[in-house]
Amino acid sequence: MATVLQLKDFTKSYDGQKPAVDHVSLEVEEGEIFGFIGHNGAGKSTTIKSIVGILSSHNGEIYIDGKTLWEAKKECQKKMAYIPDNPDLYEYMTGISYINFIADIYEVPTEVRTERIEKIADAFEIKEALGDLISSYSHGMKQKVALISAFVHQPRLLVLDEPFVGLDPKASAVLKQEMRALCAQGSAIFFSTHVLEVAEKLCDKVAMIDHGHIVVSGSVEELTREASLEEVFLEQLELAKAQVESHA
Ligand SMILES: Nc1ncnc2c1ncn2[C@@H]1O[C@H](COP(=O)(O)OP(=O)(O)OP(=O)(O)O)[C@@H](O)[C@H]1O
Repeated sequence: MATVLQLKDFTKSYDGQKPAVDHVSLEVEEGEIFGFIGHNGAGKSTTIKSIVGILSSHNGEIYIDGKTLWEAKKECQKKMAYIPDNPDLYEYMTGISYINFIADIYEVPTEVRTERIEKIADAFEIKEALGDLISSYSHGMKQKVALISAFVHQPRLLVLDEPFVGLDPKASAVLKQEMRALCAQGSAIFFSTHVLEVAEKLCDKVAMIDHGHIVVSGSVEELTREASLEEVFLEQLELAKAQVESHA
């Protein structure tokens, strides 16, 4: 299986001194859903923003399909879709015009996009509201429109920051279904979350980041052979804390 996303010793510091993310290495392969887990301030958004090219300077390497953002930024970004935790959409557009705008950028043929939009919008129960201005939408509706605009071009790599926050249970279920369907076609998904139950049920692989360091990573199947993901992570956090204290 081909590796879609690879981080090799990825290190990012905002002040040029203390790293917010420190020597993180991980791989996401075709067909995989990868959960990036961590508390507030652990380094999830910093990693995600670097992967999608919003934060540009870092040490180590980020590869998308074997190419770094340095060597092929446009090519890499064309393969990705990124939905931030608080999507900031063009408020003066209607939902459908925004989705079509993204579909135009990614050159999705009209018949293909019409079918995809219909299907996902129907599942998200937002079809009737797509003609309204985005400025009139609730937070959850904006999130749904952002998600539809990402799924409409079937990205090779979908990157999501806390995608389940703010979605109701029905919409969360639809999102999980769409994520699985996208990966079944050979794409890969990298998403951050602090909800361990979601990660345990949805992900093929996970990594937990704490104070910028990966404290545990691997396949969910292997990690949860003897304990729940929550128990595994709590134990690793305690170990990491004890290590820090012993060095203090
Ligand atoms: N723009 C910035 N300038 C300086 N420091 C920052 C900046 N953004 C984040 N940090 C710091 O980097 C560290 C990692 O933050 P990051 O936002 O990546 O964490 P996170 O895991 O995404 O947290 P959350 O779940 O709260 O979004 C934190 O110590 C944070 O204070």
